[in-house]
Amino acid sequence: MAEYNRVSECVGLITLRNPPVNALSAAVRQGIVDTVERALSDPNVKSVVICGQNGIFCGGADIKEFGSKMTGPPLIPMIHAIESANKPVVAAIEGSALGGGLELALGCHYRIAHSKARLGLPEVSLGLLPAAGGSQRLPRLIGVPAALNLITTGRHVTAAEALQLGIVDQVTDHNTVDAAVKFALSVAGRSLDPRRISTHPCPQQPDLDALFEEVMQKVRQSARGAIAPIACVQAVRAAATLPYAQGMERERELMATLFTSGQARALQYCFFAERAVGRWRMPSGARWDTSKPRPVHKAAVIGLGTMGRGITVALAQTGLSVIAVETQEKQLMEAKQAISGMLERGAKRRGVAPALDRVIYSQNIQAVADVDLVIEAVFEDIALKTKVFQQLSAVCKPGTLLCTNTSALDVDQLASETPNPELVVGMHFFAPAHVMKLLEVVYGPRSSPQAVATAMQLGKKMGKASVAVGNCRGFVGNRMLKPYIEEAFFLLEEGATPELVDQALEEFGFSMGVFRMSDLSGLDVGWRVRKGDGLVEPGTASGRSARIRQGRRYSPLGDLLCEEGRFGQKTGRGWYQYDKPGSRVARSDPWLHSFLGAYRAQHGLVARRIDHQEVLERCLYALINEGFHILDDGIAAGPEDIDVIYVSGYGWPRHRGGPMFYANMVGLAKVLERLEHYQQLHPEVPHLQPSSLLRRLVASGSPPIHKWGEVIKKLHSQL
Ligand SMILES: CCCCCC/C=C/CC(=O)SCCNC(=O)CCNC(=O)[C@H](O)C(C)(C)COP(=O)(O)OP(=O)(O)OC[C@H]1O[C@@H](n2cnc3c(N)ncnc32)[C@H](O)[C@@H]1OP(=O)(O)O
Repeated sequence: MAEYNRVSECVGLITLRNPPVNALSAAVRQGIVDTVERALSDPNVKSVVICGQNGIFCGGADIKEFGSKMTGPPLIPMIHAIESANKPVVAAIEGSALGGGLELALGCHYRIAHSKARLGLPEVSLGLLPAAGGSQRLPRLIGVPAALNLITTGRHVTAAEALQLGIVDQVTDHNTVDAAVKFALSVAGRSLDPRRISTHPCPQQPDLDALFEEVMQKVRQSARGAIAPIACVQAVRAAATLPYAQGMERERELMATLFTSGQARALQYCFFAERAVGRWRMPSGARWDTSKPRPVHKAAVIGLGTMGRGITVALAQTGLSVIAVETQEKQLMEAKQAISGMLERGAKRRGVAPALDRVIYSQNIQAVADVDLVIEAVFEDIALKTKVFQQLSAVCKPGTLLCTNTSALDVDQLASETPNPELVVGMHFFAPAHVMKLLEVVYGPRSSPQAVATAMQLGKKMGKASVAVGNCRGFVGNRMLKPYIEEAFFLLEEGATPELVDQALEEFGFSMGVFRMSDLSGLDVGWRVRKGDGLVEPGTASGRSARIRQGRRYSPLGDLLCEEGRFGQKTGRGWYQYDKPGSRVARSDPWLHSFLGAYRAQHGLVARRIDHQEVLERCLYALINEGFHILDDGIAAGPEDIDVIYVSGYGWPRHRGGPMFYANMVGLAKVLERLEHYQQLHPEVPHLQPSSLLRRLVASGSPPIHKWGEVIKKLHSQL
């Protein structure tokens, strides 16, 4: 797990070997302890180089070990032994030096990095802090403000930035190990005292208290209830104010609290869930590892509204040539201007040249004849989309993948309108498509595994969290959103305000409560869908019967607001009021409160006091319950798929792991009991009826989330 060689006669070369990222497992740590001892006791060795195999230094502690009892030598004394060594130790950093990997490098006396290497202390994103001395050494090396930035955000820096900050001593474009060996030879015999970072004082910083206060305030605001970023600030404060040994003790105390927290478990679950969704599988048995994607070099986007523009930008930024088609000249010109602006701004942010010439604009669908993949993003109208798909089938070269960006229509119906339904999949992007991380890849019963593999691979290339899901109304994300929104409407009828509901959800950790989110995305979107479903009835009918539609409880509140022209931010009025149309700062609206009062009076509803707990239970458990239905129906392959969708596309707080993980943490029996409780109170609300999968899981003793698959499989085999 750590190999030892003597090179250039007097340099001990230690190579970490633990594919794929040389994580510091118990065996690797033991290997480091043994090989360092060997190098230090060999009189022929004058200096030591530590590197990692396969072009990666070290991805940090082995996260898989966190769930079980720690064995093997601990990291802190191991790093301390390196720092105390009487021979220079040089870290040769290729690929990544992250977390414990960078902490190991900070224990070395010198660091040489390849120009393409990336370094960072991302522990905060796993609900932890750099507790192998990283929170104490980094501020001593690069100063408090820079260390705070790196440790509280967990961001990775390039080798160039690491050099500028003083994290590394040299950057090379050539063989890093060779450069490190040469360097190690050149420093052999020099005094190592100035190179032992733990012995340095923290660089002086004027008005330390004010700095920490300001940073703590910012961090609390952006943490949305996450505890690790706050502990990170406290640990760096210890580095700035205490001697090293006491700082280390504080680091240990803070880490002990984080390490066993539910948040750390949730964040580590997210890390593995994001990787697990790449190993997709379909009910047909097709899988990621047996389905070969087709190469995609040239793509087309049909329809250049908001979604089409974002998708065009995302594709061009990935390096693809894109044909962007819009039939109306005026719209095409406007889209060209908007897309160019987005590309220019994106390029400026990333410090690269804008990919303007990768996009060709056309009014003619014939222009897409030779592309490998098309993404249709025209208006959500089945007749229009069907026409586009028929045109595409006639125009495109054989084998072109036809994707629809629909968020609501039936992908399988569209596929059936084409001669090659196996080439059709949904690619459901989220607005703005060049920014939002989530992509649902929607397969129908006839989509070929190759089509799914191609869309998934393209999504990955675009940097998206791509999740393969089955075809159903709303797919996964929007299907689960429906009961969540409906419960929020019902709560308003029963006495809550948009402010109360949003506050409860935002304190839970959502980036935006349901009503602020609805104002942002536009109330007319849902109105149009409800109209299409025949749910919207104009008029002033009152009483309970007016709120039962299609046999179930219905709240017309959203429809009534739309009838008033209150579409949200874009009209300056919605569930809140705004200074002007397009403004983003939501203010409480007395009109809305009187409207709710009048509505309740008209319908004979008596407002009651609703607390945050009821808001959370009704909105979140209704959403989670739909998640169980989705698993039961085989629309999502596993709970990780649902959780990645909610964390990366719907503002679900990452430190709560996603809705299904959250249900697992709360306890499935408790979720079931609360759903049964609310269902008894609201028998006319089907989405509060607990799913049979939830009941089965509870009956099976509420197995941990990674074992749900066994119960789901049993259920399917009995159907
Ligand atoms: C009470 C005191 C206890 C003290 C404990 C000491 C604590 C130390 C703190 C830490 O070091 S925490 C870990 C910090 N490190 C990270 O957060 C890095 C995580 N990894 C990455 O960011 C990326 O994997 C990468 C290293 C940049 C490589 O990215 P790439 O896209 O090339 O590959 P991936 O698909 O992400 O990963 C490949 C494969 O490797 C698994 N993996 C990655 N990192 C780790 C790790 N640190 N431990 C265990 N496994 C890791 C990953 O899950 C993938 O596995 P798969 O099975 O192929 O999906």
